[in-house]
Amino acid sequence: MEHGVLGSRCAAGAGQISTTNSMAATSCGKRTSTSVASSPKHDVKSLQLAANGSSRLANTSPVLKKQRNFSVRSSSAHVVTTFDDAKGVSSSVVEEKIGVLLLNLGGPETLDDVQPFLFNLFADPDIIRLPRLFRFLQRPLAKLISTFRAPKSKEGYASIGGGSPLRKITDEQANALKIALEKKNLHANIYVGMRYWYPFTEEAIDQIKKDKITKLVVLPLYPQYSISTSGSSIRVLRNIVKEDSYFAGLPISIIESWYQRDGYVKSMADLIEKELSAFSNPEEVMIFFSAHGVPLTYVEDAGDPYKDQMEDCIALIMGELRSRGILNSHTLAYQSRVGPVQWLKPYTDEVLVELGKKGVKSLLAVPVSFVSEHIETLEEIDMEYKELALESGIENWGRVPALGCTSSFISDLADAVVEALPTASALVNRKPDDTDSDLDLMHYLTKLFFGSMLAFILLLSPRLISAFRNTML
Ligand SMILES: C=CC1=C(C)c2cc3[nH]c(cc4nc(cc5[nH]c(cc1n2)c(C)c5CCC(=O)O)C(CCC(=O)O)=C4C)c(C)c3C=C
Ligand SMILES: [Fe+2]
Repeated sequence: MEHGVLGSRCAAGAGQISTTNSMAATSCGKRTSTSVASSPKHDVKSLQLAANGSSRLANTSPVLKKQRNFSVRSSSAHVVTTFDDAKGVSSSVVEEKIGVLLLNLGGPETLDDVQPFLFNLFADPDIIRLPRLFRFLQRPLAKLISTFRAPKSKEGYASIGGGSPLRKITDEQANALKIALEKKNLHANIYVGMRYWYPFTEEAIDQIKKDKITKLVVLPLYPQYSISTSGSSIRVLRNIVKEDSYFAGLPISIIESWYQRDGYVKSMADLIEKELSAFSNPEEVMIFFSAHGVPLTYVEDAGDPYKDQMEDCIALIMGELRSRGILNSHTLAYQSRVGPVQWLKPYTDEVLVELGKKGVKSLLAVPVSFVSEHIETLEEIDMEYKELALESGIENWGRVPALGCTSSFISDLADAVVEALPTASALVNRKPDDTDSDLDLMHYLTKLFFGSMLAFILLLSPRLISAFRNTML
């Protein structure tokens, strides 16, 4: 059950998004739509019918009359009609332009991009969390580690066609989301902001400002929150917002995690159910959830909710499957660890070997921390882990594709955006999440010690030194 680099899940509506730096969607203002600022789950359609001008408002339902503010959109100009008990109805013309910023990791598009992409990744203080005193080592360390890792990473990217499919898939998801939102009568510009490669989050932010967006929903394309993924992208966003008066005043709503949404859970269950049916004895198949790992210290010291959210997510998906009468056994393991530190356990490769030893014969791998195909599904799971599983005695192997542009999933993301709009508010006055890595003194000193050891080992490695020299030449 192999999957191509770009499954057909992302073919919807190509060409609908005009991309400046591959991210800005055109504003479609032909139809009349409404947005309501005060109800979390508003029925856009019913309001649209009622809100074609203030003269008709007198005849609308009591529910609508109670609504304090709503805007009526015609082209890009909006008449915001405000009800005031004392003074009656007053109107003013304002621009309302909704933006949705999709945050993702980004990936190298060519083999030459691999080392600089890895440099950006390891230069992120949310990926290599050095104590404040040691932050001056961040970039030299990133240079060393990226240079050291690049050959192995390049092999991986070469084996999936010479680059990451992430940008293409994310653009397709953006396109599909735009269409799904339009079906719900919400016209929005969709922007893609990648953390470590093009189009960078900073480029998307520039475009949002140029387009004079008046309300922004931020949607990281990671179902579960981790300091290392959504957290890192949101930190970049917050830093920009702090420095820029336009963003400081922009109402923003951030959807930090969405694995618990019904639409996501059901879409995952649909995919699993479908792939199970491809086995000759579906009921004997073990469902093997494989999530991207994070270093253990993220969870134990820095309070990353990733592990809890992942376990909760698996319980929800399994609950949905059970409610459909699918009673297969399941397990969760963590993949893609990098470097010498401990990561979340159990490790995918070790569990595969154990399951083989225990006599498990059929296994369905489910990538669960990401919604696009990428190197860790296409190379790590489909090639490395499949080979290991077959060598370990597992005879029947299957893999659930990533959600991509599955319509029920995209439609649910669109619902999440619509539901998030009323909570948009200026970010600057909100208390930022505490993601500082400095804990108590003991932790600090331990980190200092291990940080120095790591730097010392890396600097003394002859292979690294020569690799480093070569790239500097
Ligand atoms: C939920 C998803 C992810 C988490 C959590 C995450 C944490 C994390 N990752 C690294 C190191 C690397 N990640 C790499 C690629 C990569 N990571 C994710 C997702 C999560 N990472 C994705 C989707 C991708 C693939 C992008 C693509 O190009 O297709 C890489 C590069 C590839 C490689 O060399 O293996 C590295 C390195 C760390 C250290 C970390 C947590 C601290
Ligand atoms: Fe990663």
